[in-house]
Amino acid sequence: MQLIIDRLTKQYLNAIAVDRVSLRLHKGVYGLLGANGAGKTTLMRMICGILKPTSGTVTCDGLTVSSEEYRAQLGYLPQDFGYYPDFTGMDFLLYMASLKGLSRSAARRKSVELLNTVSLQDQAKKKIKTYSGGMKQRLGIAQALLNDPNVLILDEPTAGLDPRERVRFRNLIADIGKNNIVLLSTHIVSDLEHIADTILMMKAGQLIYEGKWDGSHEDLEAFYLQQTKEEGENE
Ligand SMILES: Nc1ncnc2c1ncn2[C@@H]1O[C@H](COP(=O)(O)OP(=O)(O)OP(=O)(O)O)[C@@H](O)[C@H]1O
Repeated sequence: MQLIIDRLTKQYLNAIAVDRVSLRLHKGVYGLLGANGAGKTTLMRMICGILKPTSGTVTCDGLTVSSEEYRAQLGYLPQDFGYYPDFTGMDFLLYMASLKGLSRSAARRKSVELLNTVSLQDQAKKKIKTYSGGMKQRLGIAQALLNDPNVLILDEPTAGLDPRERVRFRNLIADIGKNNIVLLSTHIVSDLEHIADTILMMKAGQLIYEGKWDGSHEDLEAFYLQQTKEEGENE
């Protein structure tokens, strides 16, 4: 499996949000780091086919981002996910499953399975408006997994998770990353330590670093600061 991003660019009237980003992603967990406004969300939305690039292409095993087949193998957790406060967690997953085209029986089976995966089984019948930030985030991750995606895109998935949830999240992502492509963004460097095996860094729309990260040789925070400094002025 290979996701190829080729000179992907998004130009707005007054700003270039993503500037000729090229990447080849294989199975594994990729952590996308960058300050607010670096272009992470714009890049992810183009990878998901929600936002049309100004130029450049995204393909997965030859499938273009606009094809049904590509969408069918994609899971996405947007940054500001619109939950329905009066839905229960279970109803929400069943609803999202129906939007993704799962049959009723498959939707029920998968929703129960995923509520367990994200440890929300005991809150499945409670309304989302009673959920904590971390619980909502876990529900968002569950909905992204409904169609067993080969490509999972998570925009700031660790926001709102407490330390215990963070460990659970890390284990879940590591597991999914064994056989799939997982790309997750954050502006909090420490959120990526022990999660991502490859680190990507963006600054002002450009990809300024791509490399394996085993966590052993250096402090990621210090490395990130050094990279962003070397590539331009301080933030
Ligand atoms: N619709 C838009 N019109 C004009 N400029 C935009 C638009 N969307 C994003 N931008 C600009 O593009 C740049 C990249 O934004 P983007 O949201 O992708 O950054 P980000 O790294 O995801 O930041 P954050 O962590 O705050 O979400 C920013 O300068 C932003 O102001």
